Amino acid sequence: MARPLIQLALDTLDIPQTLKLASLTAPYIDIFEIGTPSIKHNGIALVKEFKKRFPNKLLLVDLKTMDAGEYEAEPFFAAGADITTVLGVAGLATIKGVINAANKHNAEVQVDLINVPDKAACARESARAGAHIVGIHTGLDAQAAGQTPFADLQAIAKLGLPVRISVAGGIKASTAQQVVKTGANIIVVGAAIYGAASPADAAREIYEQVIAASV
Ligand SMILES: O=C(CO)[C@H](O)[C@H](O)COP(=O)(O)O
Repeated sequence: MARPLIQLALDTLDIPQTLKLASLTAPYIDIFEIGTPSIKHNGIALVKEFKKRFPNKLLLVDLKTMDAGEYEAEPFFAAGADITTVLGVAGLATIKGVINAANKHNAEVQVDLINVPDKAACARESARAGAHIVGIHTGLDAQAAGQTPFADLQAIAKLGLPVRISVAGGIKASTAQQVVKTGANIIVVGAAIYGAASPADAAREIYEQVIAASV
């Protein structure tokens, strides 16, 4: 089985801290994600900086686009983003706009199913529209209220859609194997790495769990 990719969500606002975290964890990470708070705070210049410093990594910009899909996403693809995110709740017109922008740059789109009431229907429509990835995502506020992404991951994985599945929402070393076995193709980890005493050790531990679950 192909190993799922590991994505580090960089939600820190401070640029030097963000770049340091990326350097420390790079051996274990496939996709660097410039998180939503960071891209709002730091802007497109950080996309260019990441592409310059980490040319061999995939770069996801977590725009969580809600409207004006093509117009908003296009400059981020032009700046080097390999993947941007659009909200499933934005609706198909916006999703299709981001897909148009991605296709022009040979890049990819992740439809984030956060707070989508009918996730299966949205995932199906997104796949039909040409989205590359659907994201099962329990956001930070929902996590604080005790929610997890595991049941949604299972339900979407069972559909067998022609899209890759990303999972985010409090994933850590102890749950990495479970999400791989359930069918996630991209494992997103934020706080369990950037909040760890040793982010490099935490990233390595998650990498080892993903490898162990992929054999
Ligand atoms: O997109 C996000 C919040 O909206 C986070 O980046 C995502 O949830 C991953 O972080 P964590 O592992 O801490 O949940």
